[in-house]
This record gives sequence, structure tokens and C-alpha cells, in this order.
Amino acid sequence: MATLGSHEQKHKVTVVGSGNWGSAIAKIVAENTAAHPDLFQKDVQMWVFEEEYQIPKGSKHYETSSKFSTEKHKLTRLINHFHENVKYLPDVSLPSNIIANPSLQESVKDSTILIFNLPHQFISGLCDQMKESILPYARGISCIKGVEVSEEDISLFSESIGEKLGIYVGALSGANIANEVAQEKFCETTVAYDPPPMDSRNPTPKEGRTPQASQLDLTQITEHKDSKGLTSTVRLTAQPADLPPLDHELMHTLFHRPYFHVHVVSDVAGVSLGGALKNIVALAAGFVAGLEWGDNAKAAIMRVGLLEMRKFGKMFFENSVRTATFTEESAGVADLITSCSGGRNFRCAKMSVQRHMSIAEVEKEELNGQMLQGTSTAKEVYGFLKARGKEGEFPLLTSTYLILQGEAKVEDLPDLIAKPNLF
Ligand SMILES: NC(=O)c1ccc[n+]([C@@H]2O[C@H](COP(=O)([O-])OP(=O)(O)OC[C@H]3O[C@@H](n4cnc5c(N)ncnc54)[C@H](O)[C@@H]3O)[C@@H](O)[C@H]2O)c1
Ligand SMILES: O=P(O)(O)OC[C@H](O)CO
Repeated sequence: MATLGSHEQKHKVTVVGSGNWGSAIAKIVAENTAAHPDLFQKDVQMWVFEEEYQIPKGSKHYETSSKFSTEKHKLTRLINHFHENVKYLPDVSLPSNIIANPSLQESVKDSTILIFNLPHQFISGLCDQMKESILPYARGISCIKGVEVSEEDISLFSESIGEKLGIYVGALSGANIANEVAQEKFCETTVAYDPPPMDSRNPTPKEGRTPQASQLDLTQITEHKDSKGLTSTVRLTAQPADLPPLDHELMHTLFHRPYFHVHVVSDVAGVSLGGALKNIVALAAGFVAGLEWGDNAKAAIMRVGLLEMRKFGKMFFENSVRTATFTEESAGVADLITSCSGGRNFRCAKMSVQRHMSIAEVEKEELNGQMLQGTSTAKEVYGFLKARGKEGEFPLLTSTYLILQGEAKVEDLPDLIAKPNLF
């Protein structure tokens, strides 16, 4: 338990996102804010992308609550009434101090800790919508497993969210299938948090805002090495001294549970890349499982996949990534193993081969609104590699994308990964 002394102010926590993992993480942090009233405000805001939902026949609430089972209701209303995310994390009780909120601006207001947890394709637009509503000294953690890619560049979501919002953002990733975590089955995770040091001798007001006097003193330009090793200047606002310091110990206190063991590290690039790239490898593992090639074939895919993940980190994030993260942390090899065993990417890829259906059709049929991240990440990473003529150096990542596109066959995977020059 953290003993951080007594502080006048407490951290307010918001989870931006309420899907399968968003709801499970909200459960964890709400348990911890309730357990540590010296550090945190008890209530946790959870921003919900509002939709109408009808309790399905067969669900336990269908029999007991006729008011809600006969027609559609707003998902926020259902979550706050039943203390359960009936659509995205059904049959798991959520603590009553989680407040489902359909207003993004309202839910992030006054929060000192923002946890970003939603499918990666939506985050950029949401940052624009919340920019003016957040505290300048908020800090963030991205639980998003993906990378932001264009043909010109690749960046970590922690960094791109941080740049858009003008705050520091770390990352959380690990071998964490949400349903298992929510049922409080033991697992580990990795939190990466490494904010640039603030120099209290050099305060600089933040442009474009009208800061209050206390903020004026705390905002400054600080030198920072980004995940590509480039030194840039960032404007950061220090948190007020009467808030508990947001350091590794506090991060541990916020996320650690008896069933959810947290290791806090500084390698944001390694933790983020592990979470993003393993989703592509899990698709490939699902493809060979769909052909019933057995565990040895899957192990071969995972071995090659892990090597390509490490190589990708070395090649494009050489100055920041700690390659041992891929083999030593939950966010690396452990996540790869669990994702290639029971993850959604693995399961849907396997079903697509078995049923001779596209993976998008399987996703729609099986996931009830949850979203695969591997398919879009495979496309984005392929585009990035191809623009650099590097696709042959990552034969597994490349062939997985070509299989998704119908341009290669699963049966050819052994040859494709053995002879990279085929690309
Ligand atoms: N589910 C898991 O087991 C798991 C575990 C660890 C990490 N992750 C990662 O966590 C992240 C979030 O995944 P998840 O499982 O919570 O999501 P999910 O797959 O359950 O996605 C559904 C969510 O997307 C939201 N959504 C739909 N349309 C939207 C829109 N237009 N704008 C904003 N939101 C919209 C829905 O409201 C819902 O909350 C992903 O990066 C994923 O890879 C997932
Ligand atoms: O279900 P997936 O494939 O999105 O994977 C879930 C988690 O990332 C596993 O750690």
C-alpha cells in the first residue's frame, strides 16, 4: 500500500472508453480509488459512447426487470442502473462508484488522471473534442493496443494523444484478456510511465490559454527525448504540490489488485509496440489453427512473430525501445502467448478459415459490437513497411496482411515466412 503522506487534494480519475477492456479497467481503478481515499476521489467517471441497447432474452436482467427488457434504453442508463456493462462486459458486477457518462467533456472535466481505453480508430477525433475541457496538468495512461501510422511516420498512441492534448501520457499493456481480468482471475500487466523531468527554475506560461495564476507558475517548456530518440521541446504543466505526486508508486497503487499484478517500467515504446504488433501475430496464429495444423505450427508462428516484433522495435524505435521488454514483460511474450490462445483476433481468424468467411463477417457475427484491432493494425503496419521497402524484412507481418487481403493463402505461410524475398 502506498504511503504518500497526506495531501489537500485527491486525484480524480476518468476512463475514456467503456468497451470490454475499458469496463474491466474501470472496475480495477474504481476498486482502488475506493480503497485509497487518501489519494483518490472515490467516484470514477467512465465516458460511454452512447447507444441504445435492449437487454437480450436469456440474460439474468431480462427476467427480473421487465421495465428494461421490453424496449431499448440508453447504455449509460443501463450501466448506472444495473452496475454492469450489459453489452460489452455482461455478467460482471461493476463497483457502484463507476459513473457512466455520455458527455466526453463532462466526464474529463477536473480529472487529474485520464485513462484512454477504446478501439484505436476513434481516439484521434475524441482528443479534438476533449482538448479544451481537460486540466492542463492532467496525466494520462493509454491502454490502447495499436500504433498511429501514416506512410510518413509511425507513433505510439501515448505520444500522439499526449501531443494532441498537451499532457504527458504513459501506457498500460499486458497479457490481459478482459473477461478473465474482470472475473478476477490472476494475471500480470505492465505500466510504462516516464514523464520528462520538470525544471521548477524555468517556469513559462502556456500559450493559447488564459491560465490561472497557480497554473502560470507551473507550466514550462522542457526538453524531452521522444520514442524515436529525437530531442524536442514540450510544454508541460506540473501538477499542483497539494496533489499526491503522480509517480511509479502512485501508478502501482492505482492499477494493482490482488488478481492484477502490476510491474511499472519506463519503456513506453516497448510496452506500446508489444501490445500493437502481437495482434497481427495472433491473426496468423488463428489462421494456422483454423487449418488444424496443431500446436507446433502455432508455436512456430509465435516464435517468428516475437522476433519480428523485436526487430520492428529496434529498426524504428532504436533509441528508446528496451528490447528486453519483449521477452521479459507481460506486455511482450506473455501477451503474445495469451492472445494466440484465447484472444479475439486469434479466435476470429481461426473461425474465418474454418467457416470460409471473411474475418470482418466473423467479427460482426461473433463480437456483439466489440472490435478487432489486429486487422486495421496489419493494414497500417504493412503500408508503413511498404513505403520504406521493408516489407520483405517482416515476412510474417506482411503475409498476415496479404492473407487478409486475399492476396496470399494460409497454406503458403510456412514458405512465405521462410523465404522473405518472395515479397
Ligand atoms: N478486450 C480485451 O480483452 C482487451 C484486453 C487488453 C487490451 N485491449 C485493448 O483495449 C482497447 C479497447 O478495447 P475494448 O475491448 O475496450 O473495446 P471493444 O472491442 O469492446 O470495442 C467496443 C467499444 O467501442 C466503442 N465505440 C464504437 N463506436 C465508437 C465510436 N464511433 N466512437 C467511440 N467509441 C466507439 C463502443 O461504444 C465500445 O465501448 C483496444 O486497443 C484493445 O486492443 C482489449
Ligand atoms: O482479444 P484480443 O485479440 O483483442 O486480445 C486481448 C488482449 O489484448 C490480450 O492481452
